[in-house]
Amino acid sequence: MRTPIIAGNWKMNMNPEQTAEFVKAVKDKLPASTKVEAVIAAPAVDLPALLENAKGSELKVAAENSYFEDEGAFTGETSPKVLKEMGVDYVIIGHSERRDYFHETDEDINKKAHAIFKNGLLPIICCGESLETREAGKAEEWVEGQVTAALKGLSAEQVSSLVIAYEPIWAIGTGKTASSDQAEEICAVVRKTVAKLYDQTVADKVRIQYGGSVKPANVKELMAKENIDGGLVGGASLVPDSYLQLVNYKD
Ligand SMILES: O=C[C@H](O)COP(=O)(O)O
Repeated sequence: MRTPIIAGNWKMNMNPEQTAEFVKAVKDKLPASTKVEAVIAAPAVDLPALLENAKGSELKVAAENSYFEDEGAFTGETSPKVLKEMGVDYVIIGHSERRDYFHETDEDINKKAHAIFKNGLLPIICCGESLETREAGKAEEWVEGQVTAALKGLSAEQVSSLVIAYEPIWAIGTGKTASSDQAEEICAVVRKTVAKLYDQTVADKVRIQYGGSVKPANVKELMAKENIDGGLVGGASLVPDSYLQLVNYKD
């Protein structure tokens, strides 16, 4: 019932020319979006090239971040209203890199989620624990806290349509993938948290991605887990061939 969603998160890589080349290489080889939703999240400077080249294809487009106001004196920020006008579908919020390097708080992330919905976009909300938190046996509690804070004040309908990405910080860009059992364990905690805050019907609808060194070699095993509905992929999404293997993991 839940359509799988594989999203590449390019982070601060790629320029508009590389973006255009990438999309040209993948656009005719993507799965139908009813089978697997294929998404690319690109830096704001690449979004026009991404949108232009993805036109008429199955590719969905995400921004890597947006602000919680639509307009005003917020130098350097990206308006969710303008992202919607441009044709963007999703916005990633709360990535651990934004939380760690740019000091984004749970409150900021919640405000961004509200602004994203207000503008008719969908958020991909990231959560995940550090190695220290995991080793202290507090991963579940940590993730439950992040999810609870991020969803504050959102309606059941809104939560049913969004995506939550569980990304253990210790597995990001390190080559260390959480085992499929470890990933499943916390993705199940995410779903249980949604059930506790809303109800089981909402929890059954929300799509949960795993992120952290996902690659063609491990995508099938991860996607076979009951509570994993997709992947948020960094490094392995930068090369067309590898991206295509990920989104076509069902073939
Ligand atoms: O958003 C993506 C994640 O941070 C994972 O990155 P990675 O696949 O390079 O480990």
